[in-house]
Amino acid sequence: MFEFLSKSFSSIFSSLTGYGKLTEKNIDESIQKIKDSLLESDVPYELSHEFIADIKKEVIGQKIVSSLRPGEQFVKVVYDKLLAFLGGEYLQESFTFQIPSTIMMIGLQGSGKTTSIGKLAVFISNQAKKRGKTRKILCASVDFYRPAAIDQLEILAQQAGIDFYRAVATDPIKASQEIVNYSKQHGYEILLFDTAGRLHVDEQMMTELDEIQKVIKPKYKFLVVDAMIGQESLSVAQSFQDRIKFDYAILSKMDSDARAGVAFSFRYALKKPVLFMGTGEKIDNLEIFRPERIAKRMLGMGDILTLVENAEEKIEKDEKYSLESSFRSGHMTLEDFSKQLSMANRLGSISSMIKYLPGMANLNISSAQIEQSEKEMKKFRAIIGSMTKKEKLYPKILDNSRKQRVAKGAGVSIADVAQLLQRFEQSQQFVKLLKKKKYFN
Ligand SMILES: Nc1nc2c(ncn2[C@@H]2O[C@H](COP(=O)(O)OP(=O)(O)OP(=O)(O)O)[C@@H](O)[C@H]2O)c(=O)[nH]1
Repeated sequence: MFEFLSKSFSSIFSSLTGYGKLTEKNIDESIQKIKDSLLESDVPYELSHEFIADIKKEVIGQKIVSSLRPGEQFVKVVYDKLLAFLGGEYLQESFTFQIPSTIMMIGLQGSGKTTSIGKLAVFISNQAKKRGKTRKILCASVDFYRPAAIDQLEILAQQAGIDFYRAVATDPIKASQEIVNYSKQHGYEILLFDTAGRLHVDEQMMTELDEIQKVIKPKYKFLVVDAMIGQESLSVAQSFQDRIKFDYAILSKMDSDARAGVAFSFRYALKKPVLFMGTGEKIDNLEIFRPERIAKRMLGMGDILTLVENAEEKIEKDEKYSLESSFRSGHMTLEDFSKQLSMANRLGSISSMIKYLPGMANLNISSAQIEQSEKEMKKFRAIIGSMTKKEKLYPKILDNSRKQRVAKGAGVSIADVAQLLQRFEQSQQFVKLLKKKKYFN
C-alpha cells in the first residue's frame, strides 16, 4: 500500500544526502520527483500541487540548521508537511468509545461496513479486556436492500463474540426504532448499527440514512471508504459529508494493491480524521490510523512499533514474547529465534511483515523470493523443534553427530541444519547492529 511512495521518496532522499548543500536546482529535481510519485499514487492534481508548493516555500526560505545535513533538513520538511496532511492536529495514539453509545456505519455497498462492525467489536472488546472489563455489545442491521447482508452480520457477530438482533420490522425506519428500543431495554453499552449501501451515491440512500440517523441519534458516525477505488472515493466521501455528515472515516482494504493516494489525501481533502484502517478480511485486521507512523512508512522509515504491537495482540499472554526486547538488548538465542519464527507465522505472511521494516521498500523483493523464505521458515521451525533445550541455548555444541540427529528428527538434510545456523548467526549480527545503531534508544 505505501511502498510505492516510499520507494521514490527514499531514492530522492538518498540522492540528496550526497549534497553538501541544497541548491535550487537539486531541490527542484527532488520536488518534481515527489510530485510525480504523488500523482502516480493517485493523489489529485490540485492536492499534489498544494503539497509541493508548501514544501518548496518552506525549504527555500529556510536557513540550514548546523546540526542537520541539507538532505536531512529536506526530509524533515517533507515529513512535517506529510504529517500535517495525514493528521494535522488530530494525531491519535489510541481511541476510546464513550459508554453508552450508538455507532452508525455508512458507506457505499461493498465498502466494508459490515466487516468493519465485526472489527470494531473486537477492537472495543479487546480494549475493555486490557482494563479488566467486559463490554455489552449489540449489533444490528437495517440493510434490507441486499438480502444476505443481515445474515453476514449475524455470522460476524458470532465470530466477534457479541450479540446480534434481527429486527422484526422490515421497513428501515421502523426497524431502526425497534433496534434502538431493544438495545436500551437490554442495557447494551455499545450498539453497532449497520446500514444499507448502494453501488453509487444515490438520493434514495441518502434520504433513508438521514431519516435513520434522526431515529437512532448515533454518538459516532463512521464513513467506511474502500481505499481500492482511489481518487473517486474522495468525491463519494464529500457527498456523504454534505448530506449525512460523518465524524470519522475508516479506510478499508488498505492491504490491497490500492495506491496510497486515498490515505494521503483523505484528511486534507475532507477535513475529517481517518480513525482506523482495515488491513485484511479477518476480524482482527483493523489498525488505528496513526499519521506519524504512516508518514514514516511513506518515507521508507519503516514501522517496527506497529509490528511489535501486532505481535503483542496476537500472542497469548503466557507465551507472550517481545521481539523488541531482544532487539533492545542486542542479544538473541536460538530459542528467541525460534519464538520469533513462530510469532512471524502467527502474524501472517512474510510479505505482510516486510512492509513494516525500515528500508525494505527499497529492496524489490519478489513474490517468488518471499514464497521461498516462507518455505524456509517452516523448515527452520521444524529443525529448531528437533533440538534439545541445551542445543537451543548453546548452538555451538551442535557437532556433526548432533546435527545429523536434528536433521533426521526434522526430516531435512544436514545442509539445511547448517543453513539454519548460518541464518541464525546473521540474525544475531543484525540484532547487534540495531543495538549498536541505537535504533531503539
Ligand atoms: N482485503 C480486505 N477485504 C476487506 C476489508 N474490509 C472488507 N473487506 C471485504 O470486502 C467485501 C465487502 O465487505 P462488506 O463488509 O460486506 O461490505 P459492506 O459495505 O457491508 O457491503 P454491503 O453490505 O453490500 O453494503 C467483503 O468480501 C470483505 O471481506 C479489508 O480491510 N481488506
